[in-house]
Amino acid sequence: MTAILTDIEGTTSSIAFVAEVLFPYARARVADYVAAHREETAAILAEVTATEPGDPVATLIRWIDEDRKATPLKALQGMIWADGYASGAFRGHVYPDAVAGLRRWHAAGVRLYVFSSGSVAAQKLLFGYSDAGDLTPLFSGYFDTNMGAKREAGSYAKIAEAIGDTPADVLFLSDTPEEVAAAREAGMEARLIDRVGGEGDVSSFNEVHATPAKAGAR
Ligand SMILES: CSCCC(=O)C(=O)COP(=O)(O)O
Ligand SMILES: [Mg+2]
Repeated sequence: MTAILTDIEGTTSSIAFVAEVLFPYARARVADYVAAHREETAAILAEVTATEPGDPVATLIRWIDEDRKATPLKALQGMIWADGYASGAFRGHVYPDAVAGLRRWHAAGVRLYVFSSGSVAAQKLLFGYSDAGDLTPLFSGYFDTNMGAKREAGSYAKIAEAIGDTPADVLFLSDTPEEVAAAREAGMEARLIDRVGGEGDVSSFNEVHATPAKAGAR
C-alpha cells in the first residue's frame, strides 16, 4: 500500500457539518451569489439549464435539497463556501481520529489523496480552514466528480492511473458501501467506515492499519 484515498462526508468529516452547516449556508446565498457574479457563474448556470431547462437558481436550490451530487452544483457551492470560510462563519469539521490518522500516515510516507463529490476547490477549503488548522500540506492531490461518479469502478481506475499507482497499492476509505464496492471492483483495497458503529469494517481511522509497503512521499 503506497497511497490512501479518502472520502470526506461521513469519513473524515461529519455528515451533520455538511448537511447542517455547509448546505444551508450555500442554499441561502445561491440567488445573491449568482446575481453578483454573473460572469464567473455563467458556465455553471448554462450546464444546469442544459440538464434541466427552466430557472437555474430554482433548480440549484432543489438539487441542494435533494443532496444531488451534480458537478455544476458542487462547483457553485465551493465558490459560495469560500466566503464562509474566509469570514470565519465556520471552519471545516475533521474528526480528531481522522486528523491523527492522516498525520500518522503522512509521517510514515504514505501519500494521501481525497475523492469527494465536493469540488476540488471545496475540498481544499475544508481541509485548509479545518478546526485542526491547515491540513492541506498532508495531501498529495484531490479528486472530484470530474473523474466520474463515486459509485463507478471506472472512477477509481482513473484516479489510480492519475496518481501513478496500481489500484492494489491504494487503500480507499468511505462511509458508503456502494463506493467501497466500486473501489474494490477497480482493484483497490477499501474499508467501510461506520462512525455510528453499525455494519462497517471499522468505526474510526484509529482502526485502519495502513502499512506502507513501498511508500515514498512525492
Ligand atoms: C468538499 S466538502 C463538501 C462535501 C459535499 O459537498 C458532498 O456532497 C459530500 O460528498 P462526499 O463525496 O464527500 O461524501
Ligand atoms: Mg461519504
